[in-house]
Amino acid sequence: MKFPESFLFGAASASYQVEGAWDEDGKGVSNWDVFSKIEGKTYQGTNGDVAVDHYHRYKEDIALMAEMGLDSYRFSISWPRIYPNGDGEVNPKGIEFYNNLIDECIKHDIIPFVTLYHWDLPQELEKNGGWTSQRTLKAFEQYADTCFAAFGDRVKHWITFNETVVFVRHGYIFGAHPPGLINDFKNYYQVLHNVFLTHAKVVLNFKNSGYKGDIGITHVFSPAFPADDKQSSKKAADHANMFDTFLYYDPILKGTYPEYVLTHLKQKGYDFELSHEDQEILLKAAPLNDFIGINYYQPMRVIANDSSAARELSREASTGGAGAVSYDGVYQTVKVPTLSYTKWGWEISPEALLDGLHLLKEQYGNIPIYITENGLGDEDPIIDGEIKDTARIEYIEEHLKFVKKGVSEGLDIQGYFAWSVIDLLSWLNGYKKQYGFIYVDHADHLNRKKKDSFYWYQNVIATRGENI
Ligand SMILES: C[C@@]1(C(=O)O)OC[C@H]2O[C@@H](O)[C@H](O)[C@@H](O)[C@H]2O1
Repeated sequence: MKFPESFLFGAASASYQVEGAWDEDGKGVSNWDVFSKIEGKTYQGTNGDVAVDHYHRYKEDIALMAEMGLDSYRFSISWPRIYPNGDGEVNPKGIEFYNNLIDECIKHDIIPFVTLYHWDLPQELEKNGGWTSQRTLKAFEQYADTCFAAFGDRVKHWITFNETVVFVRHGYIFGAHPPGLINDFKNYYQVLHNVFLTHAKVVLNFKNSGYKGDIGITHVFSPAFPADDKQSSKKAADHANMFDTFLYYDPILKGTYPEYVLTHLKQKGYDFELSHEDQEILLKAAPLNDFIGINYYQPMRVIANDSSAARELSREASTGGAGAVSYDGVYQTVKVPTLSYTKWGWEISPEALLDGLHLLKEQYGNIPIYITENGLGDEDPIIDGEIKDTARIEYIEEHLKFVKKGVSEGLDIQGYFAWSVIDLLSWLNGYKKQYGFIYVDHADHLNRKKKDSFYWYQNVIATRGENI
């Protein structure tokens, strides 16, 4: 069986991680331009000043994507390229760059799939309260509408926010992302609501303005399962699903927050302002989402955190490996000896993706889904000058098998975007953690080289996954 003709085989990137040109052509300073230069915040002090120079080499990169046969390229727009100060004057050179990038995709029959926010906030807004500030929320609505108006004639797929849980939890609880706050639980939950409310307003504007195309949001998807058959572990998994999945998906797809969460927050004094007007906006926007984007890397295997151990707060501890205490201290993830893991301690479990997708269907109905990220972070072996990333081929093949099974079981999965199209900067892991089909030689002028997985994915696309 082949994947449906309409199914999109894609691959993804993000502006700060690929573009470089951090201060060129009128681009404003982003929060990551500043944060990445704070001592100790990133691995070996790596940053996106140059990244892999996609800003200057996008034509070469898109030609390689076309050679691979990609149906679609998911990339993000750097907000400070469009609005150097977050709001105020538009930077025409920023509009020009993304017009050129989009036109290059169209020239090669590659569908542009655009993320508006993949974590690079204009520093002017970050230093004035970031996502806690009404100025930022209003500025994002303006920025989104500017992008719809400028690019909406060619871009028909829009993602508002990438992985809200990552930029908010790392920014306000772990201190591993800007603004680098630690255990600011009150603002953590308020900012979550601010982002979801802003998403809802942008969806309503998109639809009411008559822009063509579809719009959604991309969330992390890490379904939690009890690590053993103890009742306490089952309870811990239910709690994890409430605070790591339903807290994110409910306000988007139902327009309401899980009562279990609201009750907990009230007890803790972390309840956020949720006006009647806000509630109305969430409810109105919910049915207008055209899809949900899902970034799946691993499930969580959890037990109760009865040792009341505190979470280790460090960059390495924030890179997502199993075996950590949860941000709220209620549960902890465990590594199960019989399961397999990546070099960064991420469980490799394609079957849990499918199990989790059925969980979502039970909660939200058969919603249109794009797998907007899935991939293997690895240190790829180079043998006789060739990048032999066999492990990545196996990883993606196994996950595509379960995506295909899901499609055959009637799940409305409309596409799969591998993370990442090209080796790029990992926020906290520098360049050592590779995800791409295309290798970038940092020892040789960032020259590109096709990996084994490039040719493998090329064949998968050409045969519409018939042999998966
Ligand atoms: C933490 C990490 C990683 O570096 O492995 O997870 C996988 C992938 O998720 C994406 O949303 C991030 O933009 C990208 O940088 C990657 O980030």
